[in-house]
Amino acid sequence: MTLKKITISVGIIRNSQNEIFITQRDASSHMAGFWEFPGGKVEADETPCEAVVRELQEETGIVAERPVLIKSLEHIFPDRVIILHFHLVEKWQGEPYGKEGQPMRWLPQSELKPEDFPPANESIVKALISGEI
Ligand SMILES: Nc1nc2c([nH]c(=O)n2[C@@H]2O[C@H](COP(=O)(O)OP(=O)(O)OP(=O)(O)O)[C@@H](O)[C@H]2O)c(=O)[nH]1
Ligand SMILES: [Mg+2]
Repeated sequence: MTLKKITISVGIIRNSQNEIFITQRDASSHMAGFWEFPGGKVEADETPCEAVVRELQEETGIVAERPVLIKSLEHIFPDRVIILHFHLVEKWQGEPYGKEGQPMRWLPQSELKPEDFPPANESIVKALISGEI
């Protein structure tokens, strides 16, 4: 069986107090109830950077300025393979909110918990907690 392969681009929105903006996945979605970095699927005609700018506008209302690609990884779920591109976003216009009605919060990066996120996020969340990023 060939697993479905999806490319995803997400934004780690960090403010000047080292807080990270996270949102909660909808009850009906893949990885329901987990917290995530806002983002989504890269369309065929987009670069990962263009995709994260579009997704952040759709999901959080901000216009991200110069997202920086900090890590890309592949994760195999039982039903799909995803390629995740993580971008650090430290400059933007507007104020992020749960534009699609999703629960949201700002959390100091040292207080993030790997178990609150999908398993593919473990290494990046640990790097944020330790201050490596
Ligand atoms: N947005 C986001 N998705 C993540 C993260 N970690 C992770 O494993 N994923 C997975 O990556 C995929 C992202 O899909 P998505 O539902 O956000 O895609 P999307 O915004 O384009 O949604 P749509 O196609 O339903 O409109 C899901 O399978 C999700 O479980 C993360 O930190 N943020
Ligand atoms: Mg999404």
